[in-house]
Amino acid sequence: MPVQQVLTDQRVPVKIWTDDVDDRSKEQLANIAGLPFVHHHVAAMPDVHLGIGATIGSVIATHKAIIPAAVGVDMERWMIQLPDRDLAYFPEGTEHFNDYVEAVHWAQEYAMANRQAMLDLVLDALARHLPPFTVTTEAVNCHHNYVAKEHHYGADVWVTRKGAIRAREGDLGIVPGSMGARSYIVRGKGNAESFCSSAHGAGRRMSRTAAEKHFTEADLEMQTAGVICRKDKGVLDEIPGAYKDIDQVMANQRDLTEILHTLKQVVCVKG
Ligand SMILES: Nc1nc2c(ncn2[C@@H]2O[C@H](COP(=O)(O)O)[C@@H](O)[C@H]2O)c(=O)[nH]1
Ligand SMILES: [Mn+2]
Repeated sequence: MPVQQVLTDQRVPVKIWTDDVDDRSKEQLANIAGLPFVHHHVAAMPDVHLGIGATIGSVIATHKAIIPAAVGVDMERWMIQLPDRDLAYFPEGTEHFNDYVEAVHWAQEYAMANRQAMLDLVLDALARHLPPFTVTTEAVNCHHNYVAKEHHYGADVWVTRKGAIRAREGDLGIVPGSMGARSYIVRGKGNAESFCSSAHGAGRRMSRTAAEKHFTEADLEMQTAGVICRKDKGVLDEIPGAYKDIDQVMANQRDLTEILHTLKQVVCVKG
């Protein structure tokens, strides 16, 4: 489905791929769209929900600046009044900008090495219990909180995907549902209006604290029936009912990704 709502009362528009977004998240998106260095528009994915400073499920392209969202540095230095101190940003060419970019890339490589190690362990475990199988070199690798230099709408810009994944034409991605719902392996369609992006999951409909108050262990038992997983109070904050409907999210982003595989988990491991 194409963009369902556009907020137009800021410097650049906010294009939203769902009609299911609360007022506080809209306010947060509008704050971002008002910043002087935001490029063209802000894209909000179908799993959009409130975050710290920047909204989860948002894609923000910026000229010569990056918003690390939770850095909270002292912006008076730049004589800029921010609508939210968690929108503090590093202007390109300043002391810590390059350090920040280098650190982000280091963290991404570290995360990649971790995923590779986990994948190797899982494959070893599967090989011990399943009939012989072959492993191909194809693996899905997708970060959902990161910044990268990309070209969009005629400019080289920094693109921050906060709870969003890259979905250029042909990019493979994973869009997980919850402990109880389905998950999807997708292929990007390279939709320019989304800055070639996609939702990173179902997205929360309620905060962790609200979920803990709202649901009981009996609800968890019921909502994860058929899945081997923890059913205790310690994982109530991730109960399926705390998330949006993943199938609706997938329907809302038909123009962003193509579904290659639909997965229904049988085991869910949470630390
Ligand atoms: N398949 C599963 N998906 C899950 C589970 N818990 C959460 N989720 C989904 O992932 C996204 C991203 O999670 P986040 O912790 O990075 O926000 C979230 O929006 C859910 O849709 C799970 O146990 N299994
Ligand atoms: Mn995460």
